[in-house]
Amino acid sequence: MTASTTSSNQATGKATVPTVVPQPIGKDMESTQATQSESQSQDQPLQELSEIFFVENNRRKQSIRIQVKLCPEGVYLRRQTEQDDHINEQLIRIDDIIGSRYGSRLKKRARGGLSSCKNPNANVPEPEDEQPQAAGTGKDNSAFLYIYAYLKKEKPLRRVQTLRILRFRSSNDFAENLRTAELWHHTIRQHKLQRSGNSGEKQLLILLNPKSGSGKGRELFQKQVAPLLREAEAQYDLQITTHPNYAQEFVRTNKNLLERYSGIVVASGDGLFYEVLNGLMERMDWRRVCRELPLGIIPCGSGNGLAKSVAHHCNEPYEPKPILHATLTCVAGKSTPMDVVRVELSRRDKHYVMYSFLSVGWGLIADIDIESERLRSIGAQRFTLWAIRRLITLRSYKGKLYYKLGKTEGKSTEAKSSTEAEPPAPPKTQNVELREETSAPITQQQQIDESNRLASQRLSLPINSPEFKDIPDDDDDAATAAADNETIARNAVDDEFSDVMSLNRSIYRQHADSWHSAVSRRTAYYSVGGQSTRSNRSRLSVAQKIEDANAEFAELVPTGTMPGLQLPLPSADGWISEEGEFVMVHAAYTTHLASDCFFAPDSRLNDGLIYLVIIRAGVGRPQLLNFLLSMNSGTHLPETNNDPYIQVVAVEAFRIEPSGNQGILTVDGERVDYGPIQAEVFPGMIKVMTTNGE
Ligand SMILES: Nc1ncnc2c1ncn2[C@@H]1O[C@H](COP(=O)(O)OP(=O)(O)OP(=O)(O)O)[C@@H](O)[C@H]1O
Repeated sequence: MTASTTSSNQATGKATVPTVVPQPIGKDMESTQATQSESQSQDQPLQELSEIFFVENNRRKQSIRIQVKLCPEGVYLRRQTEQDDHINEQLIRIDDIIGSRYGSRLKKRARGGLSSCKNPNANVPEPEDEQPQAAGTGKDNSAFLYIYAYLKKEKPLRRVQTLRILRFRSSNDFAENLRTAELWHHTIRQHKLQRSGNSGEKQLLILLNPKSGSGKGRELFQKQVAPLLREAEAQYDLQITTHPNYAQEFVRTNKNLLERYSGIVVASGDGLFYEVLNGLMERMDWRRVCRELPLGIIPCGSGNGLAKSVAHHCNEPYEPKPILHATLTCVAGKSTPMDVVRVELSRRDKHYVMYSFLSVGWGLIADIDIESERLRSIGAQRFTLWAIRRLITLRSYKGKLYYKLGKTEGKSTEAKSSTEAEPPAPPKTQNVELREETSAPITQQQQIDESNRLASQRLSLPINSPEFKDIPDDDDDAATAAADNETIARNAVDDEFSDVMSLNRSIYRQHADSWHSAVSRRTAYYSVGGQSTRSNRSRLSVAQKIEDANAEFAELVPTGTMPGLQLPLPSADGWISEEGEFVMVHAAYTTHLASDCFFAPDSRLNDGLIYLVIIRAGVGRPQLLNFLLSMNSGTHLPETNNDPYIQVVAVEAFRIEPSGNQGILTVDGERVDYGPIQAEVFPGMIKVMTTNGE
């Protein structure tokens, strides 16, 4: 095996499969040097193994000696002959090794072919290449170690599938050879686990949506994902969703999530990831779950914005095999913190909260996304067709936009300049008004009054109205849930303080699809569980009570720092406002909105920033066409902040107040109720599986 052979095979993308054979122990002491005793217990930490192997060189009609060394960095293969001037060392990085297998020769011919080899110093006959042999039977007592690797190559960025086979036949006893192969296998596994900090005891939870994308989720999993999981020796629990909200309920109600699973992998589109995220946020132990349970995505959907953003983040290839590359990322055992955005919106005076990871859209792109659904049958072309249509009949929306600039330290100067400057004034001919928020900073008492007013409105609703029906965790919990609901109802009548709290912190979540009502389990827990708060109530001022309860509540529910949607935003707090007509306001917090839409190139997974792209009315159609056409290359945004029509600002929070009631709003590409909406970034709140993380 030479480096030149390796590279030529890599260039064609084919697996290179040399079989190298260790020299029998005792025949050449120098050639066999395990740096740790092979009889060493496998429970002890193993650091390095080293052996001399032989590979037949047909061209030269001789065997090449290769030293194979296994260490924490990976597997070094060093050719020991001096006659060849080719590069004579190769490192297969431990991060590129997905796993290994050991045993007798694989019955099935190994991918890429299994080349036979001759050990000049051994009297062991060669096995027949095409003749499968049972373990330890026949003439050959060799044990084999199959090392599966996907080498990362730049220019073009790709992963090259590589199989290295080590053949152990130092002893005439198969069991002895097998033990050696097992030791190598075990050591590789130890190094990988050590690298990822994973104990290897828990399994992955895989949630698969069989209906996502073109509806071939199950097939794609069997053909592309399962074989890799086998190579990686990954233990997993596969849950196939049977209906919308299945995944959300599964992760919300599973009591042993942290005990059983090392991570959750969503084999689906962005829609199912949304479900999982929101299900986790509904849990009482959301904080711990977010911290300890990394989430991964294998793109089987149609948009796949998150999968592409994760690949972009860790400089991993995506096309042409997105499923393979994402699976490799999910078994790499590393994770990176990722921002989550808390979105609050209202519908008929009620407020709802949802957690988003991709985008919030108002105007052009949201319209194209949702309205083109009727052309779904024609595939991705639907976006282009509908974009043309919408350019011809261009719409603009009146409303008010507020935003609070984010901290862009360490970001590119372009991003900085775009956030530090005030929005440029559009030309006078445009019907756009810019106005500073003039309302005085809101006092705490005002907040309380407003909350009380809304609370009393809300208390007039029947507490057991179906809109606020709680979902029990499972059958066992049904009785407890019923009892809880009764207590909630009682508390709602004689303890309006709890509801004042809830309103003030805007924790309502309810939606026809998947959001949960204000009287959800967590809210209920707060209402009935705040013993200490209630017992001190008579002696504390209302403001103090709210502050204390907020602190306690913040532990149970991820609350933001923004005032509730019903309250004004104080300009003194750094809020900038703009009132006028907009063609679009689209907020993104990952680089890609879909695998072919490089919408926020400066975005990072955990930069704590929302990229707000504002397009004001008056923008010319050619400029807009150019914007839409350049979105897939990420060159659609103006280079400076001087464009009066298209602007990008990096913010930490924003609010949109549309004037009318006709229009489309989307969150993570799904339509939500039209009306006021606000969002706030929670930096690095969850962890996503990556290849370059911790
Ligand atoms: N078994 C199922 N049958 C029908 N719908 C399901 C099922 N499982 C999940 N769903 C719903 O399907 C919706 C869309 O799924 P998903 O996001 O996986 O695919 P997609 O829409 O094709 O991809 P993308 O969101 O990337 O465009 C999810 O919101 C989920 O609620």
